[in-house]
Amino acid sequence: MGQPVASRGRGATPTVGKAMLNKYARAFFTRVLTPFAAFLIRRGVSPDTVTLLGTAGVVAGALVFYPMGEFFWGTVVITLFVFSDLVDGNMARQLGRSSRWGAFLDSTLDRVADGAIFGGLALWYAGSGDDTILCAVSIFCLASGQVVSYTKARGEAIGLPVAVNGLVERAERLVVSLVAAGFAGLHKFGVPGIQYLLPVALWIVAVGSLVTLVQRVVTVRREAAEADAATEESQGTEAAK
Ligand SMILES: CCCCCCCC/C=C\CCCCCCCC(=O)OC[C@H](COP(=O)(O)O[C@@H]1[C@H](O)[C@H](OP(=O)(O)O)[C@@H](O)[C@H](O)[C@H]1O)OC(=O)CCCCCCC/C=C\CCCCCCCC
Ligand SMILES: Nc1ccn([C@@H]2O[C@H](COP(=O)(O)O)[C@@H](O)[C@H]2O)c(=O)n1
Ligand SMILES: [Mg+2]
Ligand SMILES: [Mg+2]
Repeated sequence: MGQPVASRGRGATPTVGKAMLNKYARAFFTRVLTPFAAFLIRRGVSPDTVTLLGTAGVVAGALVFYPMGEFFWGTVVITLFVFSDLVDGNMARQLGRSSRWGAFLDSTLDRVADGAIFGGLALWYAGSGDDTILCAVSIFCLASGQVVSYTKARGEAIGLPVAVNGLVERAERLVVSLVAAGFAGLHKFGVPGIQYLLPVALWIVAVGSLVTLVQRVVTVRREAAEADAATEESQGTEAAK
């Protein structure tokens, strides 16, 4: 199998602005999760099943617990399932079965999971959380995260390397939001003051996503201009022959 379409271009041009977690944490979690991935393979579980069940668990955790303000239990459930996103690819690679379909399913269901997490938070602030501004910030996190991912997918689809990941990738969005939500949930267990972590995290993710969006759009604009200029030059050379 050649390089999956979803990651095409990553090897061609060195990627600048590689986000911290993808750079440092992925290797660590790959080592930690490889035995578990191997165990699932031995039990006959497929990578697609892990992708689907993992997403279902994240969606259930986010949409059942977060709208009720149960941030601790919601985060515990989401955390249990969100690592499936690292396990599925690990299984596919161990099996030598990394596929275009798998890449598509993985990325598409990432968007579903992210939508549920920030949607669940928005529902809380729109309801009993009663905070219009934080509801709007949650919706902004949801929408900007999806657009950030889209810039890379669309850029790669039109044949550009999109050689930038930017400040805040998906892993950063998730870690910042989930760690804050988990700790903020401890307020219900009597820990004072800690509930403010979640609003702070949402603002950080919102601003970080906006910066990342600008970084990616600027990169795609430059790469597109370079690619178009190269095409025009080669057409001019052809016409001159
Ligand atoms: C006392 C309070 C207790 C609270 C309960 C527990 C709290 C635990 C809190 C948080 C845990 C958060 C874990 C989040 C793990 C995220 C793992 C993950 O899914 O990473 C996915 C990411 C990307 O994978 P893909 O290549 O499959 O996805 C691509 C990506 O989506 C692209 O999007 P873009 O970036 O462009 O926006 C798409 O373009 C592309 O299509 C798509 O394919 O994987 C990585 O990046 C790898 C790195 C993973 C790093 C995980 C770090 C976890 C770090 C710490 C967790 C532990 C924190 C402990 C807190 C303790 C609190 C007590
Ligand atoms: N069901 C799946 C899921 C993933 N893949 C492959 O893994 C890549 C993603 O790796 P992660 O470590 O980020 O999960 C993806 O691009 C596919 O190549 C798969 O084949 N089947
Ligand atoms: Mg995955
Ligand atoms: Mg994924």
